[in-house]
This record gives sequence, C-alpha cells and structure tokens, in this order.
Amino acid sequence: MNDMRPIERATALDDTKISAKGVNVHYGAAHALKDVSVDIGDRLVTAFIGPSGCGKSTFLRCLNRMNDTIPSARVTGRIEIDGQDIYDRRVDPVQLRAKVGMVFQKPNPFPKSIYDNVAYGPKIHGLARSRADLDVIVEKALRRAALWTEAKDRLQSPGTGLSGGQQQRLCIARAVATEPEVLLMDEPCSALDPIATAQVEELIDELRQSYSVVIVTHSMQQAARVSQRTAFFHLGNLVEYGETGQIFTNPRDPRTESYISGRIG
Ligand SMILES: Nc1ncnc2c1ncn2[C@@H]1O[C@H](COP(=O)(O)OP(=O)(O)OP(=O)(O)O)[C@@H](O)[C@H]1O
Repeated sequence: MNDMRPIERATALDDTKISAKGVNVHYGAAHALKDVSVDIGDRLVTAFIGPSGCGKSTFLRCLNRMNDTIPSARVTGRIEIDGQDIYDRRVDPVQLRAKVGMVFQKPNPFPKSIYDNVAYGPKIHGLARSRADLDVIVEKALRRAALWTEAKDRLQSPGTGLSGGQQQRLCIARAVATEPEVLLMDEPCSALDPIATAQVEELIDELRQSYSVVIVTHSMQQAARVSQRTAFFHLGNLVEYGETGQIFTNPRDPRTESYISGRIG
C-alpha cells in the first residue's frame, strides 16, 4: 500500500453521511468536546488524529451514542446520519448501533464460538429467518473481514482462541454482520503486530467501498495510509479537517503543523 494516497476530490464534493453541528460533550464539569461541526463523507475513510486526551474517542462515541452508556457524559448539539437526528427520542440506540457498527482498540470477542460471535447481532436484530440464512450471513461477514479461509474449519471453536489479529478481524466480521452503513474504529490496530496491522489496514480499504469508515488513530502513518479525509483535534476542538494529503503536506493551522511535525502530542 502507498504511504500517501493521491489527493482526492474536495471535501465539499463528498456525499455527506454524517453531519455534526455544534457538538459539545461534558463529563460532569469537564468540557471534553467543544462545539464540533463537521460533515463526514460516505464511502470514505475519515481519520481522527490528535494528542492524547483531545477528544477523538469522545467524538467517535457520539456517532453511535456510546456516550449514553457513560453516566457523567452529557452530549449537546446535533448529529444527523442520512439527515436523521440520531439523538431524537424516537431513535432506539440499539438499532442505531447496528447501523453504526464499532470496533474497539482491544479485540473483544464474546466468550462464544467464532460462528456465534458473528451470528449474535443478526440474530438479535432478526436478520435471519432460518439457520441456513444465518450460515450465509456468517460466511459473508467472515469473508468481508478476510477471516473466512482461516476460520471456516473451526467455526465452532472459541473466538478467544484466535490470534490477536484474527480476533480483531472477528470483531470486524461481527460489526459488519448486521449490515451497518457506518463503521467506527477506535485505534483498531493498537494491539496488533505489523503484519496483522497491514491486514486490517487492507481490510479498511476494502470496507470503504461499502461504508463510511471513521478511524481514531495515534499513528499518523496509518492515517496517511488508510484515510482520504483527516480531522485534527486539539484540547477538545476540531482544529482542522480536510483531505488527508493536504493535512499532512500543507496544514493550514499552526497547531496541526506542530502535531504532524512532532512538536506537540
Ligand atoms: N468516561 C469518562 N469520564 C470522564 N472523563 C472522560 C471519560 N472519557 C474521556 N474523558 C476525558 O475527556 C477528555 C477526552 O478524552 P478522549 O478519550 O475522548 O480523548 P482521546 O483523544 O481519544 O485520547 P486518547 O488518544 O488518549 O485515547 C480527556 O480529558 C479524558 O480524560
């Protein structure tokens, strides 16, 4: 994979999938995210970068209402996916999270078989009418996550028995099994070795054909390799957002420049 992809079309020409306006997050009295507004494109990988504690994961969790599960968190502002306000009272967060899948930093397979890890979401969301349907869904998700060849002869073995990189691909299979439209990834490679990282990065590139992918990463090399758009956060502010090539070669804000040149963070 190239280290830096060619600069693509301007952000304004993206098909917007997610639109955030004036989003603030407080944890108790602490103001963690400050008035963030951004449009995130469809069928693109968007990277969130910035120093530790700048609010990347906080903002990522706003996009599928994972902050609802943190009692001290208070989210204000508006976030729309396909024009629908995801914080509307009529939106069921469980349904929302099927549409907006998430992969975490540490692979976290359920203590179940490989098959059941993938089948769980489609089962609870009623996506399969029969066992045969479910078999098809599981195979498709494992293929999408580039794990089918390694897993097909051990579907009934525990997911926790896979290697770290395989477990992360299993978690990706689990996330894509419910046919999400957006995939959120919070440092998905931080627990992986370079080979597994390369496999997951290739997979992210594949997945963007079908989804809007948002990835939080500490690795600027990774952001440059996998993303077409990059958002730089600093102290809870979204400082700069644009084409990945522009952010890394010609940042407009001195804070972005300092970060990418290694002076802050
Ligand atoms: N559950 C929580 N309760 C209270 N404060 C929190 C919680 N999660 C995050 N914070 C605070 O919110 C701020 C932003 O944290 P966040 O995890 O979003 O940053 P980040 O940019 O993802 O950091 P890192 O790169 O270290 O993961 C930090 O000051 C952090 O301490």
